[in-house]
Amino acid sequence: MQQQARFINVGERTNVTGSAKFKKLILNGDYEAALDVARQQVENGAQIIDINMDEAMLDSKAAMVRYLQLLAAEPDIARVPIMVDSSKWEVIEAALKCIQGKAVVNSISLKEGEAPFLHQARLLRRYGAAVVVMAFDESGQADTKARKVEICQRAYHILTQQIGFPPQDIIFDPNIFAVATGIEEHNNYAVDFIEATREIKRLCPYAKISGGVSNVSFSFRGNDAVREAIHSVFLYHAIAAGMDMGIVNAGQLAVYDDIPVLLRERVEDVILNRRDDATERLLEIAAQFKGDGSVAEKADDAWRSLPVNKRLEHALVKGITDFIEQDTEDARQQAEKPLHVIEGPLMDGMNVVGDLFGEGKMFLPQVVKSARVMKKAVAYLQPYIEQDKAGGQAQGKVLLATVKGDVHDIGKNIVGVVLQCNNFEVIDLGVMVPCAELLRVAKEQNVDVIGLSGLITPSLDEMVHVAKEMTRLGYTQPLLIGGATTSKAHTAVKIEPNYSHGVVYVPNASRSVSVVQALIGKDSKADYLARIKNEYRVAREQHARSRPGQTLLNLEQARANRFQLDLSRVAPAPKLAGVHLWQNVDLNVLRDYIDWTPFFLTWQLSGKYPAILNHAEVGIEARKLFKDANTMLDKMIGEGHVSGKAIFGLFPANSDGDDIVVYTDESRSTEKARLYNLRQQLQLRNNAPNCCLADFVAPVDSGVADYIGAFAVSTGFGADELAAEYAAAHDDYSSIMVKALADRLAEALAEYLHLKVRREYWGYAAEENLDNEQLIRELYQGIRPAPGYPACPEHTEKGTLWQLLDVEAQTGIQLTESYAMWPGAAVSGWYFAHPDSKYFTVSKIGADQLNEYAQKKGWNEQQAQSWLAPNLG
Ligand SMILES: C[S@@+](CC[C@H](N)C(=O)[O-])C[C@H]1O[C@@H](n2cnc3c(N)ncnc32)[C@H](O)[C@@H]1O
Repeated sequence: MQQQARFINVGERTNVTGSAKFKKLILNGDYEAALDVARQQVENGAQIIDINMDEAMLDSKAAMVRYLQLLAAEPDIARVPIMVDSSKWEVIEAALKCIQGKAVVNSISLKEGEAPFLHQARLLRRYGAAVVVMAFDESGQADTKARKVEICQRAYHILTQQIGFPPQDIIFDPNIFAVATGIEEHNNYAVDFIEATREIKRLCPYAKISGGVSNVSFSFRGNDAVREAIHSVFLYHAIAAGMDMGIVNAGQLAVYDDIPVLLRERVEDVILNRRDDATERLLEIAAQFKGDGSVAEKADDAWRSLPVNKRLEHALVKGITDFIEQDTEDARQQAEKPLHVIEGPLMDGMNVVGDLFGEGKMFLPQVVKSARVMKKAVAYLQPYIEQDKAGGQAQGKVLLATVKGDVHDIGKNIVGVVLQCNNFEVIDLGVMVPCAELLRVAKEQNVDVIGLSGLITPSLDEMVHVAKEMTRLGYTQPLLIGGATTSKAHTAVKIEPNYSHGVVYVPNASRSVSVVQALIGKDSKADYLARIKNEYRVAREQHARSRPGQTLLNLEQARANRFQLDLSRVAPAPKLAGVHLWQNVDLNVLRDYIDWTPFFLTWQLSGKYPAILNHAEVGIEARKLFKDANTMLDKMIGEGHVSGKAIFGLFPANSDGDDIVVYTDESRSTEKARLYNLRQQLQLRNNAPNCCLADFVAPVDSGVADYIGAFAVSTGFGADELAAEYAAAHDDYSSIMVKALADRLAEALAEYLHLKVRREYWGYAAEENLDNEQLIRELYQGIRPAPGYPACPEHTEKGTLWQLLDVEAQTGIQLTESYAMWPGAAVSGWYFAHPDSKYFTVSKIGADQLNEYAQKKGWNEQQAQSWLAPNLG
């Protein structure tokens, strides 16, 4: 199940031994361009980046440290874990000292015996790092299945039993070697790896398996089409055997099912060592596939002459609604009862969809389109079924809701669709659902599972509240947790201890199916919950172990180490100060400012736009999705379904300690508003400044006139209604599409407005001329931090922004009790113009700052604990 979805790509380009380009950049000291290599990998879908500086001409340790320090300042790259790759222990240790989040070390082994292995593992454990263990021992590198299994099992026992190394932090690399080399002994290397993987996973619970995938195709250097096919076929089988992650160029993987049949068969013969002449037979045809080995999709209506059941299956798999009512009617006439059409051909077709998705052969947008076909067919049959008075039998009932105070529902809606595709009955209560309401429905409807979703941090607290209420009122259904700010760690630490009947974090829609299946199966439920319980216990223990290098300064010390603003470079006075309102933004203008990459991510297609449109694996689907999106944008904008509003203001301001004072006018005698900010308190590497947003505004006692801006925009007006219309017409695909596009337009409006402010309204960058890619990379002067984000994580400050600009009365954009913006397609924030202003993460704060901040806000202890929960650890 979910093979591709679970597999973790480790980016391989930031490796001086593997990439000539990267090596050259590092040797030339061009670290900026070297950072771009990391960024591209992340954008292309790498979920971990492997960094290797082992090069004779380099001071590897200094290069590693410098690169990591620069990386840490790039939030878009620093969000993915780093794999420190070095054969030198001093490089690894130096790297671990600079990495803040969880690191993976690549690698240690038993090559020099047990004593150094244990010594290194102990140190790694102290850093909380995960480790790649090579299948290498005193007598050499393992090449057969038996040796691979023996070494890994031995290492596992040593690590887990002698020093209590967390098994989930052990990653085995059982060595991928080249096949088809012409040497007979190499023919079984891929099988050895695949079979060893299966066995190691069985013998070493929780451990993971990784490997350098490109090695396997080494003998086909120069023929990328064949190499890609080899990687794809190898991964297809290795992932099925349990391989969890791999060092692989994600942008260069063929889709297993798209590999021409002849090539696939011959590659499979080689990988699975199915015949003695496999290598020769692959060589025979390899030249034909040099260049582009892909197959084009042809429009084909031959399926219309298939029997009706097959037509329904085809329509479901391909997501075609054109003939669905006609075909459903044909099927109904042939069936004994209308319900049998659902239980028979339609469910059979959906099972095919479910299997293909599970095997990574279909992508999310296709599945949502299949669901649309299914829903239309079911809707057509409904009146006949009602006449018949017979209800269908779903696998189980799932209640979904976005919690009180939160309005975000794209992810939840996708989960709902995917579950329905798998024959679960879904009761979706929508957004802003109070706890009492959702528990009432859960009881009345006797649901099997309850799923909570939320995007903003206050929702996390609401989820804790729901868990406590379920305990107090004696509920027994398992509770699922999902949404952008939720995490396994938060679920394990904060929610699970409050409810004993199962709390499971669900990272994405694809995963929801297997989780719900496990929870509904009478035989699987207890085992599954016991396993999750254990996993979360381990996660809690890990969380509790304090991380080295995470010293908390007291507030006074942190303030003494504030960011020092260069007062000679404070931006000039705004050209057009005061408040401005755009009542009806031209949405066509915004189309050029859309950042499409997050749109594809919403649909679980990862890769950077525009490269994703030609991506070997997801390109075809990405192109279709992009076309559908543009058609929908034409409709949303052209037919006036959606409108955009923006309000913004530029005001005289100065900082006063950690506060920012906004003045009514240039005399700076009357306070119009006071913005409260949090300051970083963790001791940072190299004593880097402990930042607070106030540091980027000239202090009141400096005598320097400075300014701040505020803005709120939304393109959600009309969008929710249009999405609801589509949902009512059983078209979730279009409904989700509208919401995702409204979000994109809102971000584009924020980008466009910021540009106009820099160039015209404030005018400090009148000459700026950046293209959209440069805007997305934020290469301009100044920032627009948004309350709820890491530099200003406390959401209630949006209240001040709303008052300052009179946002609700002027635009209709409202704040919920959790300070989520309504409509959901909205963005708000502050403008800072100083060239040194930058995004940072406040992270953990101390009790001193908590108390002082609470006092300023007039909060009692419980309110302070609740609003600042994400920063209290
Ligand atoms: C979430 S992305 C949105 C832009 C992206 N191009 C898109 O279309 O989705 C970047 C925005 O998030 C906010 N942001 C990112 N990091 C932040 C931080 N550390 N503190 C405050 N706000 C931050 C800023 O408002 C920034 O402009």
